[in-house]
Amino acid sequence: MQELFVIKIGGNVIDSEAGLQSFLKDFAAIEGNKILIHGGGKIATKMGEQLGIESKYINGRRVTDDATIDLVTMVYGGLVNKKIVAQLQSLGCNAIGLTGADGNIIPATKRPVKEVDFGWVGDVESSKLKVESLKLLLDSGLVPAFAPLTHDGQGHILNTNADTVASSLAVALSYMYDVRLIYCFEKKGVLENVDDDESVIKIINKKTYQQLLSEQKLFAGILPKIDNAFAAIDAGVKEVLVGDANDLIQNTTGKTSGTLFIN
Ligand SMILES: Nc1ncnc2c1ncn2[C@@H]1O[C@H](COP(=O)(O)OP(=O)(O)O)[C@@H](O)[C@H]1O
Ligand SMILES: CC(=O)N[C@@H](CCC(=O)OP(=O)(O)O)C(=O)O
Repeated sequence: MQELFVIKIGGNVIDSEAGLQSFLKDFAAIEGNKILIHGGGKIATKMGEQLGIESKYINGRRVTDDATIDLVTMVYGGLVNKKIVAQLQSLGCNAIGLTGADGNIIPATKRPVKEVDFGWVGDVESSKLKVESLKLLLDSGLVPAFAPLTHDGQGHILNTNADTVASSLAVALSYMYDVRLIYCFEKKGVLENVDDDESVIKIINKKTYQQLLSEQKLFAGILPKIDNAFAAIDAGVKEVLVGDANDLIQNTTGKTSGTLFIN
């Protein structure tokens, strides 16, 4: 099978113009099949403040009411996605910007209301992804760049965590490719001590994960990232790595510097 890189870039890096540009330069230089998934949570929160739309997160997921789904559709599907595509084009990378509604690639279900009503948040069912069209794009030399938006098949856009979009695409594509999933963010990897960039945990399995949880060394956004990473490795993705956006080149060329997931 051919190799495919599925690479996710997080909102903290996107928020910095220089950080994003440097990451995209490295991403553009990767040879072979590749797909980018971007977040943008921080930018949506800032734009929301300007428009008087308050951001509320529960368990790492944005509560997405009517005003918020319009906000994130504009910010993720418009501003962030199209800026990234234009920058990749300027770097000679023939990117094509997509949401999960385009080509019906990522159908999802509106999260059922239990204790919390998350509003227009979509849960992806990995078995329903339609990734054959991605192969056609990749075979013709295009580089898909996904915004973290999905759809419900009834005319509604849904807001889906970008880490989940990345792992869902990686899993669905692993039937056609040897997929290497890399989560890029602003830290060196999963850290033993979040304030010490030298404390990277080189390899993590479920046992060490449980231990880190019991020692309360993990909190906030790293938790859904780790859950998504395990979901991907359990479902047949060949390699899953969490690492620094600045280390993308070395993480794609074998000298990995981040945290590798094993099951
Ligand atoms: N042990 C840990 N190692 C690394 N990051 C951690 C850890 N515990 C908590 N975090 C937090 O998780 C955040 C990453 O999650 P998130 O903000 O969702 O990333 P992204 O930018 O990819 O969306 C880091 O910025 C950090 O504050
Ligand atoms: C449902 C949900 O929480 N969606 C996320 C999608 C963006 C995202 O995941 O961006 P980062 O990768 O930058 O965090 C949100 O709106 O924040």
